[in-house]
Amino acid sequence: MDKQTINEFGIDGFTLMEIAGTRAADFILSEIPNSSHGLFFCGKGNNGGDALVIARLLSQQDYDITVCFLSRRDDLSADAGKNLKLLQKLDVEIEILDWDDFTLNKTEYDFVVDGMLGTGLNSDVRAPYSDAIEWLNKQDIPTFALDVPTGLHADSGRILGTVVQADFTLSFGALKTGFYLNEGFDTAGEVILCELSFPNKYKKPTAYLIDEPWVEANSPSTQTKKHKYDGGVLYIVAGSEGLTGAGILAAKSAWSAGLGAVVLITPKGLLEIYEKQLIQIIKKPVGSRDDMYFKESHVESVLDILQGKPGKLLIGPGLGRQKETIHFTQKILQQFGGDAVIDADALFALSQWENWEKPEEAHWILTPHPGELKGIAKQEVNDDFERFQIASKLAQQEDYTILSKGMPSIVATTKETPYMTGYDTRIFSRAGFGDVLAGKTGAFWLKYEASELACFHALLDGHQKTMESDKPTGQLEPLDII
Ligand SMILES: NC(=O)C1=CN([C@@H]2O[C@H](COP(=O)(O)OP(=O)(O)OC[C@H]3O[C@@H](n4cnc5c(N)ncnc54)[C@H](O)[C@@H]3O)[C@@H](O)[C@H]2O)[C@@H](O)CC1
Ligand SMILES: Nc1ncnc2c1ncn2[C@@H]1O[C@H](COP(=O)(O)OP(=O)(O)O)[C@@H](O)[C@H]1O
Ligand SMILES: [K+]
Repeated sequence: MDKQTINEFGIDGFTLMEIAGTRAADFILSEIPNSSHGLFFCGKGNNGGDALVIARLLSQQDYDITVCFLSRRDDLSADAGKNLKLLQKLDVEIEILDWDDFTLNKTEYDFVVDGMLGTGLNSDVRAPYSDAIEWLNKQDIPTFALDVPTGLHADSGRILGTVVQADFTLSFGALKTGFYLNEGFDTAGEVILCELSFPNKYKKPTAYLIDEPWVEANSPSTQTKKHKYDGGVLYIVAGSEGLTGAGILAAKSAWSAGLGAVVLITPKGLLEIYEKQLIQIIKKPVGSRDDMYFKESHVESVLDILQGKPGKLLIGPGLGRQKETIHFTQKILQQFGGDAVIDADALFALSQWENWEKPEEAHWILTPHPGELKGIAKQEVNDDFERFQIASKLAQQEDYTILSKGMPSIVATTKETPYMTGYDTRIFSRAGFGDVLAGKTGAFWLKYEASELACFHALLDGHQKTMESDKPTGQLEPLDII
């Protein structure tokens, strides 16, 4: 975007730097009172240039300014060099130091601006930048990182050697995927977008954040039903002895999303448990009273039930990993040509199946956690950036939707640009939350029709309920967000 705006469109880099610095200065002015003393760490590239613009603007508003260079001052990028000259032309006193002098200087500062390295970072942070980061992270004063915290890789969220722990990251022109992947979430602090004048035609996002107002605005309105079956039925194939909780949570969760009819298909041996726990849910038993898990002999009866009313299938929560259940699941997935949410043990069954293929007419939403993604992708998933890339590639290649659970949770579709959550999802990483999410995904798929909208609504539903809850996050239970 930078390059195209500068070279093709014709707004030069110096102008963009002035805009970036002005927007960032406005934000800092709103956070830090006048007469405060700010320390500006500057690298030799354009990130340092941004910091010099801010130093100049704040110096005109009654702030004390100290600028500290981490590299030789005669080696700055062209635009940073120009901004150093402007700073020196002012009629206020600005302290300008190099790192070696700085270490001898014991002044106290009220805030720090990190203009050391931005998107130009391409290897582990070297000294003296790394020394400055170590010093900075020990200071208990507000830290404003420009564009990205120095040391954080803007795309992957990986830390290259060491990283600035920022209170605020003032991101220029666009948010970076690295703020939400891997260590990014815990290092960037509060992220503020400072818009630059990039024309929209140059914007080619690598991801979208799952944004509540956008999702609401882009969801069709859902009409009230005349009959319980009008909205379609969610058939749930779940549960086995010892794992009936998963079936219960998924069914309750789907029901509470407002569906007219949820049908839980179960091995007959478990029926009694569900009768006691699930009052509103229709139960359809298959097999005999001794059956505590699904077997190949249940395939025909289950397919018959699925042919009953128009609807969608959720398969997987708590099925268990018995050989017979795996074969049962594989057969169902092979023969059921409708829409299916595939979760938990059904994903395991898929991963145990050489060269499986989705029936062409079927639409699938897969909801793997990182371990399950590795199983279905048949490759290592070493971190969240790889997870992001693998989920995107797989969804496009195989023509299905993937809700890749984790921090962040990622929704990848056959479209080029995937979506991701921008909030802390770690509170959901306790047993049961996945079952709730799967139930909601199935229910919202019936309600909103588009698979990605189903995933967004399911994720946001849980997020909203945790935000509204009075319970401390550590004590939240799956039932609280049903
Ligand atoms: N070009 C543009 O349109 C704009 C760029 N902006 C700023 O420019 C930044 C990118 O500027 P640059 O491309 O000059 O890059 P940076 O300022 O991020 O840093 C590049 C310099 O750092 C050195 N470096 C790279 N890795 C290092 C490491 N591991 N240890 C020590 N030094 C290392 C490089 O040798 C290079 O000289 C953005 O992040 C943003 O802050 C803004 O001014 C807005 C406009
Ligand atoms: N509302 C939500 N927003 C984002 N991610 C969520 C949400 N609900 C659940 N998750 C994801 O689902 C994961 C739980 O699923 P999983 O590990 O399969 O657990 P389970 O044992 O319940 O099957 C969480 O760690 C989180 O990544
Ligand atoms: K920075």
